[in-house]
Amino acid sequence: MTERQWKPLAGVDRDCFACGTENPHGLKMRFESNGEQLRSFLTVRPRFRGWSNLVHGGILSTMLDEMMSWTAIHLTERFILTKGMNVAFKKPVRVGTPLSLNGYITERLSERKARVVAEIRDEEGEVCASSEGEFVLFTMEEFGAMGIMAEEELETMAAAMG
Ligand SMILES: CCCCCCCCCCCCCC(=O)SCCNC(=O)CCNC(=O)[C@H](O)C(C)(C)COP(=O)(O)OP(=O)(O)OC[C@H]1O[C@@H](n2cnc3c(N)ncnc32)[C@H](O)[C@@H]1OP(=O)(O)O
Repeated sequence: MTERQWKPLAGVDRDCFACGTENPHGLKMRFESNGEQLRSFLTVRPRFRGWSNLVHGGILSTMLDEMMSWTAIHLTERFILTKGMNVAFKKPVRVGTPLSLNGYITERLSERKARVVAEIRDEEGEVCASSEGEFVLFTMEEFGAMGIMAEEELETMAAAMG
């Protein structure tokens, strides 16, 4: 069986703390999709440390939330909000070391909701942190009605989904 091809996804929100291409203070995460899962590769800079040389747990949680969010957006082609997430920190993660993340949908709970998992692995492929989150899914019209983003932004984002 041939492995599905990984394709880079466009970063459309320039100022997002996690994925913004222009945010000088952010993580600048990038994503790829093979249509079934998403993945991301990242080396966390020392500025995001907490205890000594360890990546701060809040930063790891942000990375997991972002991984799950992009997964939900691209695999359902809907706008999303994180309703809740649980995180397990399994192994310390050091700043300056290459990490890989992956995300996938475990359950489409309803037309409106999906359960998503994300994992952070070290260079040896061991899972250092993982999360499970519940995501509420919205159409562009519903998301627009919530006043979260401007009309032009909504359309740019909708065009980049899938
Ligand atoms: C494309 C390119 C990618 C770009 C990536 C860009 C960056 C992305 C970055 C992402 C960054 C990271 C992401 C973040 O960090 S997102 C930021 C963190 N999360 C939040 O701020 C969420 C705050 N919470 C809420 O707004 C509510 O609690 C939500 C909406 C989550 C649930 O609400 P509620 O507690 O009420 O839920 P329920 O379980 O009782 O469900 C009730 C029902 O109502 C439906 N419902 C609820 N509200 C609305 C609504 N306004 N219009 C239409 N329908 C609505 C709902 O679907 C359900 O439908 P049904 O099940 O009955 O059918």
